[in-house]
Amino acid sequence: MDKRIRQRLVAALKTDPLAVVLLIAIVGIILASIGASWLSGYDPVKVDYKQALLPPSSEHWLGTDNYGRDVLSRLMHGGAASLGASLLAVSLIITLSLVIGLAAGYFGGWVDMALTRLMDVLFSFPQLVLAIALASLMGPGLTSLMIAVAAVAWPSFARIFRSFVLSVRNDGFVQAAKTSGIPAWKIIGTHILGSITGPILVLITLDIGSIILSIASMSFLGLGIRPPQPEWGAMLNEGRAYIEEAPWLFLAPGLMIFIMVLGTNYLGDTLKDALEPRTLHMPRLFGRSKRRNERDGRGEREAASSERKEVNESCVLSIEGLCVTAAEGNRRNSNVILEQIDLELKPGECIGLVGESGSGKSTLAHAVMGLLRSPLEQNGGTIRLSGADTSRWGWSDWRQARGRTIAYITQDPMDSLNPVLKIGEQLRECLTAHPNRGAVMNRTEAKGKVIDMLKRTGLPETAYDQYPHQLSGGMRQRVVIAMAIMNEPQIIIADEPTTALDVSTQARIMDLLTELQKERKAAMIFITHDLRLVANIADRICVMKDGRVVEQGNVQDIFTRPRERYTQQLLKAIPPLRIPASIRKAE
Ligand SMILES: Nc1ncnc2c1ncn2[C@@H]1O[C@H](COP(=O)(O)OP(=O)(O)OP(=O)(O)O)[C@@H](O)[C@H]1O
Repeated sequence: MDKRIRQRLVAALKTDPLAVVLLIAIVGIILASIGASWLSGYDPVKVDYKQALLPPSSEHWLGTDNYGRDVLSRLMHGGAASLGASLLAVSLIITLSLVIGLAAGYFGGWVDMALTRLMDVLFSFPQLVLAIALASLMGPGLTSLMIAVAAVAWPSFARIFRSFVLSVRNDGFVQAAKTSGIPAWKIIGTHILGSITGPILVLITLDIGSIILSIASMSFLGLGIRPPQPEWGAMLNEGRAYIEEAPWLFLAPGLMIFIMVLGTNYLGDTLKDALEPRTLHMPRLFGRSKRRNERDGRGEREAASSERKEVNESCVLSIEGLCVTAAEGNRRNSNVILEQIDLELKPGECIGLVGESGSGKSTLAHAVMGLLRSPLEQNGGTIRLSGADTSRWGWSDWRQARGRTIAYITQDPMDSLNPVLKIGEQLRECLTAHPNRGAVMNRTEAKGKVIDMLKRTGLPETAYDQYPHQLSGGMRQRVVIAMAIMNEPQIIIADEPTTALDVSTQARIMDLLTELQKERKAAMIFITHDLRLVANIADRICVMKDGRVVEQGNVQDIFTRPRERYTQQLLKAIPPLRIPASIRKAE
């Protein structure tokens, strides 16, 4: 298991005593079931009528049943049968559903259609009734019980696995593996399975409880293990007749089933949170304890808004001494990603942020957007947006600022566009996300504004009703630009917005960006590797290397009198437009 996930799990367990209690209880029950033969001290099937229906005592901790058999011993041996059968049934279900779900999701076409139709047919029967019918056909016994439960439970798992595969099968890494000629079974087994292991694990943990319950229910109905062998569901059924004079017969197996089902569900939830921590969706409030943030978030938001008016009105963005680290294991052992960054951006100004790959340009953009995610965290310095210190901001402050105060244009437009929503809907959503500008509009007005914006960004009106995949790369990037400027933000961060485009589209997009930026007087941080591009668009240039700003100044100074050796090297690396001699001769 990944070290960070393990750490999150341990951290979650430390703050959740119920999870610890349930974990201990489950481990205890499993160990007692495995070691039943050595630990129980009584034969679970040996009849002794003289000892019948004895209440719990020091000799028989959980009393005896109507045949004089020790209930604790039967419970432990029954646990081995119940849990063993559940585990085997789960293994069978997972294997079957993985094979079918992966095949349907990966191959698509008729394979997908045939398999999903089969699942639909099985879904059309009530699961328990179908399992009972199958188990009755096969005759009583744990094996037939397991097969029956697995036979009806696999479609719901297969359907989920299929959707996991669909969500990654067109991702770049899968396409890259395909184009490298890697066989399908290997792509499925390593690339696809590897990327969905986490959700599969969570699903198994969450559902093992319902499988235990199904096995117990069917045993309760007499379809499971043959008497006198013990099993929790069967014991529950046997105890039913003595519910008044010997309630322990009923309570003991009932409690075991309850603990196992509750425990696996609860721990499944804990695992889910460790794999997909909620903090992923929350901005990190730097330098403050979570409790304190919750306690006085509101007051500070008010203070922040009043402060917004006081601090450095001339800059829409000011960064002072920003440090970002990537924590590895513990806080002492962390990588410095950004170190002592100072940067100021005035209204309407455009800064070109350049530097080699890995110098920290995108990390700086993410920090400014409040989008740093674990393991990256801000470890010092301040970021002020329109004068307000963002380290004090809560979730709703960020939500209001993003899109309205500051907008982000990504390198790959498909990262920003939802493939299943039409362009018009996505643009309208941006508009209505900020109530005082959009929500008061009715649908027709909003549509009119979106269409205006489409035209403004050089897109045809028809794009309103199209999906992202129906547009070209350049058109999609225009949509992303339209989304970014929809609410007239004060700052636009464009992170290599033209890298994926051909030269002529690149030029058109650059013209559009410059025009819109000037027209709306928005400030811009333009991130790129292309120094020629910044020469045309930027007022100032900021050169980054190894997480530090090594030089910044106005475009003319940087291009004509670069101070730092690194900047000089960058400028020397700009390839001149040389026409090869052979072509010149031909002319
Ligand atoms: N989630 C992360 N965990 C650990 N290190 C990270 C993480 N994200 C980025 N880094 C590290 O931070 C450094 C800066 O990365 P960043 O993506 O900001 O560079 P960049 O200048 O934008 O590069 P490029 O121009 O190639 O996009 C790199 O060394 C990278 O390995």
